[in-house]
Amino acid sequence: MEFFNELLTLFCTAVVVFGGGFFYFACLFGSAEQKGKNAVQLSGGSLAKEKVQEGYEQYWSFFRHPNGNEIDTSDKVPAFVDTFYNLVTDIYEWGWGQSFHFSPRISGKSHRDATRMHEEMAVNLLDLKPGARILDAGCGVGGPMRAIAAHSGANIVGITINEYQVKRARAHNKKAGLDSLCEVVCGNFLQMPFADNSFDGAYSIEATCHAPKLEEVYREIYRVLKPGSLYVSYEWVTTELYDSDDPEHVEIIRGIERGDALPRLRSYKDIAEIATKVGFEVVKEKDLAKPPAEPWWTRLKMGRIAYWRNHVVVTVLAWLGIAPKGVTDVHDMLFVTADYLAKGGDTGIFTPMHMILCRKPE
Ligand SMILES: C=C(CC[C@@H](C)[C@H]1CC[C@H]2C3=CC[C@H]4[C@H](C)[C@@H](O)CC[C@]4(C)[C@H]3CC[C@]12C)C(C)C
Ligand SMILES: C[S@@+](CC[C@H](N)C(=O)[O-])C[C@H]1O[C@@H](n2cnc3c(N)ncnc32)[C@H](O)[C@@H]1O
Repeated sequence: MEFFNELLTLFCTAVVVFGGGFFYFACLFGSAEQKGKNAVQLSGGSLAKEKVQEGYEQYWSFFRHPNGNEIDTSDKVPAFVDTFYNLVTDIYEWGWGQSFHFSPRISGKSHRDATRMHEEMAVNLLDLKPGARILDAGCGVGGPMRAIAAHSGANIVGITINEYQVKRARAHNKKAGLDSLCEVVCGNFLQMPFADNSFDGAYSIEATCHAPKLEEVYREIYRVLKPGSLYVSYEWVTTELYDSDDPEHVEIIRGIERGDALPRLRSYKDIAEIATKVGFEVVKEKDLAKPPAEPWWTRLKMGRIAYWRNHVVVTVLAWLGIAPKGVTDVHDMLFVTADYLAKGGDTGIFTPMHMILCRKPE
């Protein structure tokens, strides 16, 4: 009898400890105020709960091409990117924050501060005046937009292909009290619903890598900019260390493309050439990941234990029917992608922050 009582006490303690721990990680861990989401709120973006698994399979079907990663026609890319962001937006917000990009680590600063400084650097290059009208091409849920509007007092108009991100960005803008400075439009940055010569400046942060042809998005940005104004972009590219004859390099780059909805990663050499081709003057070009900058991929590597914990949380929530079924597959895909990205950083063959600053001539 005594043994039975002890067993029962042990069982109840285990339930309380594990259940309480799980509740903490699923519902409370990480301030939702800062990050935007808790695990129990994970959804499939604009996809209905029961369509998430199908959306995930559809995402992979884009890669089923005889040449591996190549998507057969570039007009399929915006739909493929939209599906991807329906699947990942909540997981990104939950596990990373409201800014969907990397930044070099800064000793003594939090990830949040380093992110903000990386965003402010872009806008300092544009030399913005309060009241200027600025385009954010590929704005995500608006983390950079809010930081830049608060820092400069400029009016930011963001565009994203994903309807769910528009909803999230508008809600965050309102909550931050920045909705009078920040506007969000759902649309394709390859064909923007904006008049010619209507912006005083533009930026894109880790977004134009999704364009099947970079000249198409650069040409559109060039069209909407006023003559004399500046455009800055942080591009995802392969570096001078990438060797296309090295199977390990190729595997890393293909892994990054597969897990990040990229039609094909470009070489750093292509960026200035394409900007010039559409009419821009190249003012400055620099890989912001190069030393003395500290590694941008440290957070990904250090986060591994947290990603295992997230994997358990997501699996249990999907099993309980709280999170949509396909969310576990999406999370597993991101888990693998994090490794490829870290390898891209370690080998130095890839950078997500090849910065180019261009001017539309007077
Ligand atoms: C610019 C793009 C996105 C860059 C990054 C914001 C994201 C790239 C890989 C993402 C992640 C990988 C691992 C996830 C982890 C398994 C999960 O538990 C929590 C979220 C991750 C850390 C997630 C967060 C965002 C990324 C770092 C691309 C798409 C052009
Ligand atoms: C990695 S996120 C970066 C978001 C934001 N710049 C940030 O740093 O938080 C890429 C963004 O580009 C957008 N995007 C990709 N292709 C697009 C297209 N064809 N038209 C409009 N937006 C697009 C995605 O919807 C997403 O918002």
